[in-house]
Amino acid sequence: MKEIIIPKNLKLKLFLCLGVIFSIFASVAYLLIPQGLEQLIDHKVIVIKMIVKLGLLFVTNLLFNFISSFLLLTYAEGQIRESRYDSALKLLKTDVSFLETSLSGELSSRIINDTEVVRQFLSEVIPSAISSVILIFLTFIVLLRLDIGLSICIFCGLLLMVAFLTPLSAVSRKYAKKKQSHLNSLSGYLTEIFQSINLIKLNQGYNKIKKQYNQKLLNTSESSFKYSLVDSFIGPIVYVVLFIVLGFIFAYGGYRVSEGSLTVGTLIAFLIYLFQLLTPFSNIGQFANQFAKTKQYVSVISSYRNLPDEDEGSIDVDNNEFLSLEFKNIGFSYGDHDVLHNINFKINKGDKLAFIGPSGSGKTTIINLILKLYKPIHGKILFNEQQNLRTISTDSWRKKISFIAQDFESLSGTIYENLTFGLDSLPNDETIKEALRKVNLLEDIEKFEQGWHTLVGEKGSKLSGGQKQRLQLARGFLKEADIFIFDEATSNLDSISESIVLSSVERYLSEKTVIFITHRLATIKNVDKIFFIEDGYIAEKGTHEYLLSHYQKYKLYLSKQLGNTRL
Ligand SMILES: Nc1ncnc2c1ncn2[C@@H]1O[C@H](COP(=O)(O)OP(=O)(O)OP(=O)(O)O)[C@@H](O)[C@H]1O
Repeated sequence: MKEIIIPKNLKLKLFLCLGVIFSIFASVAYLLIPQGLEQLIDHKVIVIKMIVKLGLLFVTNLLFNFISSFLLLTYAEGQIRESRYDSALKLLKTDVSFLETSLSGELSSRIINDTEVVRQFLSEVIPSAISSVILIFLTFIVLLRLDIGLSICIFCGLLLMVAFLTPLSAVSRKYAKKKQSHLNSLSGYLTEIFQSINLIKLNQGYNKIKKQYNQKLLNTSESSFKYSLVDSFIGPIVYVVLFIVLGFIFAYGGYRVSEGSLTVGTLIAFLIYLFQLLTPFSNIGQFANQFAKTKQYVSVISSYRNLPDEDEGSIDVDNNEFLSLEFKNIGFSYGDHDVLHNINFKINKGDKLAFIGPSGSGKTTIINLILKLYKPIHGKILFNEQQNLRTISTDSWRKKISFIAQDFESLSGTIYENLTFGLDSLPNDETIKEALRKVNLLEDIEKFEQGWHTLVGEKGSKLSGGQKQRLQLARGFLKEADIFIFDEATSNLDSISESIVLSSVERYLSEKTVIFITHRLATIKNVDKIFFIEDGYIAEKGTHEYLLSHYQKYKLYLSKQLGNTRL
């Protein structure tokens, strides 16, 4: 909580301090007004002089309040901006294993919506709580000086109010927590639905989604309703207690005035002070409520901000040519699910190889380890025979790799933006054309009215499957990667598209290292070495011909995959 209240930034610290100071000044000016009124009513001062003085107090109070609000709003906005910035960037930098357990919509909702609650807490609740404490403290001093008996009346009344409101606030906090958690879950759910719209349409999922969505809406409105219901009791309770206190003051104060031990001016001043105390007390009640609520949000946002970076390595390999990568006794598990066991192989510069094997055998996991998306649990991966991949800067390592996936991960920008995404310097038009030509994509793109400035749509929806793979490959050419990894990238292509990709690989990537995960015969036949993965082990390795003649399971696997196609 401290890190969100106290800014790291010196300028914001200054805004916070000045904001609080001006809020105190405003409170003092506000406090002096009833006293002036008392003197005016009881004719203790010259009327005109006092009216001017009261006018000045009003203006000062307004002005200081305005300055204080301006400063505190600037501070709160700054804090929230930093918090949103840090948490989103931390999520981008942290291990993918953390992100896998959260819905992306829920994460964005926490960063955007939860921080709104924190912003309100910083810009409104904290300042008003501070000035309220000061106001209550100073008011009681003034009241005690005016009349002890009436002060005790007010004090008892306020204690009564606190006694009623405290348990109510606890219940209200509980529902506020539930409400926000349901809202976040709803937001995450909706994002997921909109991202999977085709899946839902094509699998007749509408009715199921309708039911689930309705249930989530019901949960959200139930907690929201309970929260508002509890909150709606607070106002009437305040008024009932207020009327009780007022009754006492009128009765007791009236008696004292008739007795002559109290002036009318003092009684009126007391009443005004009583009304003035209402807002500060309600502010403090709100503070207790909001503090618990905000603390919960802050703890989530802070947990994002304090996530460890995925990058453990610091050695920069930007200028080191890729020569080899070696898996030595690698073992890996997701949680307690063992996936890879004792994996050993070496990839040299220029190798063309493929990992094949049954679904779930661990092929993608091997690639994930190469990409440093996960770290091995046993063994080590050596870069150029010497450096442990763990010690190498992840950014500089990934610059050497072009990953071409079956599911095209694109930004919703233009073809150009997708082609050049992540490049250190922007290539000129001729270089882009050359890259597109190498993958037979230039003609296709020139057919679009806006050429490569055409928007690709969400997840590249304006491009065909083959065009998406070729676009990714062209991005790899522009990146001048050393290693090209195709994860089932050719699997869904028709044989013409597949042969375009394969001939690009053959023509332009002869010097590069190319790794495929595939079950396509044409691709397999193109590589120098195949690793057959089964149950997390390398069951056998060799060329296609070798495996066909020496490893029965390989032949069987391909026959199942390819049906009647001749091997
Ligand atoms: N992020 C993850 N968390 C937990 N388990 C996972 C995760 N990713 C994969 N697995 C599990 O690890 C095992 C190996 O998965 P992997 O994706 O490496 O297999 P694969 O051989 O690439 O399969 P496919 O050919 O179907 O893509 C599977 O049992 C899978 O359920």
